[in-house]
Amino acid sequence: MSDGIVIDQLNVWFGQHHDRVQAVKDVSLKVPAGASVGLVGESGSGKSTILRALTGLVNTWSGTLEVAGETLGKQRSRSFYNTVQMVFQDPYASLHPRHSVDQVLSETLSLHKLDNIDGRIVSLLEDVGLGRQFRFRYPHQLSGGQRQRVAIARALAAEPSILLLDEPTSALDVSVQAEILNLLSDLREQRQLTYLMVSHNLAVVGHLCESVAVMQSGEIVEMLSVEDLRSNNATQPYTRELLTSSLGYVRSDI
Ligand SMILES: Nc1ncnc2c1ncn2[C@@H]1O[C@H](COP(=O)(O)OP(=O)(O)OP(=O)(O)O)[C@@H](O)[C@H]1O
Repeated sequence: MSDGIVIDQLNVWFGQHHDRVQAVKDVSLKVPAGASVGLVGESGSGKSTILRALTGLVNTWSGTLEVAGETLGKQRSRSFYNTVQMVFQDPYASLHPRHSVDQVLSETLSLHKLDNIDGRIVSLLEDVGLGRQFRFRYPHQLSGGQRQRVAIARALAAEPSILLLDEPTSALDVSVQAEILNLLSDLREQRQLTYLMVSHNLAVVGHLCESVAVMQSGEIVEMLSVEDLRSNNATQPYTRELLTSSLGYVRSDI
């Protein structure tokens, strides 16, 4: 298994001079290989920006980023995407409307120079609980949950060891959210994946993660285990506020 994610003294900013926004401030965080860590906090607290710096979508940052033992610069190599893949919030926006499931997966597999494309497509569809009958469908013929399963299959196509999950269930109907969380949980176990997941929802984090970094105004204000979260053992007032606002969601039975 690879080495997970190490973030040390990460600062990320947007704009210059008077317009400069300091989105992430001195953030240090470790996600050991095989672990699943959640990033929670109010809107605008810098959660997605951390994922974007890791994937190379933002390059105005300083500090140290390490993924699977490799120190990252400002550009990402092709091999980086064999190790790290991202699943986005909105499966409607992340799939091309005129590309069939077959095209989406075969393009990704070809890009990563993988062999046995036919066999891999069938097994990816089975792995995400869709089955081969979905292979030639188009996004408009799929439900939101089915689209997110295709997006997850596409992320897994390159056989990454790390998935960065940006609110992977928040655009879905409540009834479907648990199915996708269970799928992500099973896949993690089967493939020994490492997860770093952004969420507003403490219940979602409680379902999929072992620990949580709480962010406020670009900083990590508290690290908690999910047990501490459930037992209401947060020490920082801000975390307590978050817990109170999602009271009833952080239950031990989720
Ligand atoms: N491309 C950008 N240009 C300028 N400012 C940006 C840009 N992207 C993000 N920001 C700012 O950086 C800060 C952190 O944003 P970020 O999207 O990381 O927060 P977040 O915690 O993920 O919020 P949300 O939960 O709403 O997605 C915010 O103040 C946001 O307005």
